[in-house]
Amino acid sequence: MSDLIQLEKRGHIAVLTINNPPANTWTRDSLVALMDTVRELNEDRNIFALVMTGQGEKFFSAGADLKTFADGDKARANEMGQLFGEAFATLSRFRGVSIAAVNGYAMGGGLECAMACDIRIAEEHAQMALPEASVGLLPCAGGTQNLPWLVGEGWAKRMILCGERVNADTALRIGLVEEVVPSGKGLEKALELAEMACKQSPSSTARCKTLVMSARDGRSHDDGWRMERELFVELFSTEDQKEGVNAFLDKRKPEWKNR
Ligand SMILES: C/C=C/C(=O)SCCNC(=O)CCNC(=O)[C@H](O)C(C)(C)COP(=O)(O)OP(=O)(O)OC[C@H]1O[C@@H](n2cnc3c(N)ncnc32)[C@H](O)[C@@H]1OP(=O)(O)O
Repeated sequence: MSDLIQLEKRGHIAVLTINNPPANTWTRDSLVALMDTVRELNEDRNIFALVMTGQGEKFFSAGADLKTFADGDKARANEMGQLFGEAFATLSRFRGVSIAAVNGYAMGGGLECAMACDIRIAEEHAQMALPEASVGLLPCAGGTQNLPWLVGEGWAKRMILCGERVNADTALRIGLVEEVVPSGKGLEKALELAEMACKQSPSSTARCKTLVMSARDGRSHDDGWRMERELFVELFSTEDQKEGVNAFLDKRKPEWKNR
């Protein structure tokens, strides 16, 4: 598999590192590598969580490699737009829990990647922006959809229409990240949270994630509650449901099977 996305498995956690120096930009090959890696992880019953980070200390990811768009080729724009959408949709639908350790600049497609994860931890030197309009482009990897959902329309418009770049503290204040940690500690914190997630039943968290994400789809209140009940009952055909309840009653730690 390509080295553009490095994969390291630590117990039930997969650490994915965007590895395209100097700025960890996204190219056709790195997007395909991300997609392939997440699909492979979806098949691995031993993986319950993933952490995304960037190689080095300066860049989580500076977004799309702008060299790709220099010649104004519309067919390539179409191909890249589709790939960006497909890759980050695949990431956002990862079966387990995903956490971005934003360890530096997360710009454009870099921030869109972090927003495709369930939880974001930022190192204190991190900076985040959707600066596509400043280079004559627009966000095409979920940015215009996910950012307003996370931070509200006002801040989303400040960042998308005015190109405002936010530091880690502002990102925390507006709800773009969930925690700020000292520089160099992002991966450690993300792994700590991932370990917590791995103590939950993966059969439960997968369904909970589907439910939480479905709330974005403009579903009616009644439909959302009905879906909760359906997935609750569906859990009773999993081994993890029986293991979880019986482990509690037996006063022992559950051993999740992810099925
Ligand atoms: C669907 C998705 C769309 C998109 O994502 S569009 C792209 C959106 N991203 C951007 O517009 C960010 C562009 N990059 C920057 O603005 C700056 O970088 C930073 C503010 C993030 C950092 O600035 P500084 O500290 O001065 O670093 P540096 O010298 O600019 O970057 C180091 C090397 O990395 C290259 N680089 C950075 N970002 C990109 C990029 N997005 N595409 C291609 N190359 C990039 C630079 O050119 C340079 O290279 P060299 O050392 O050869 O001069």
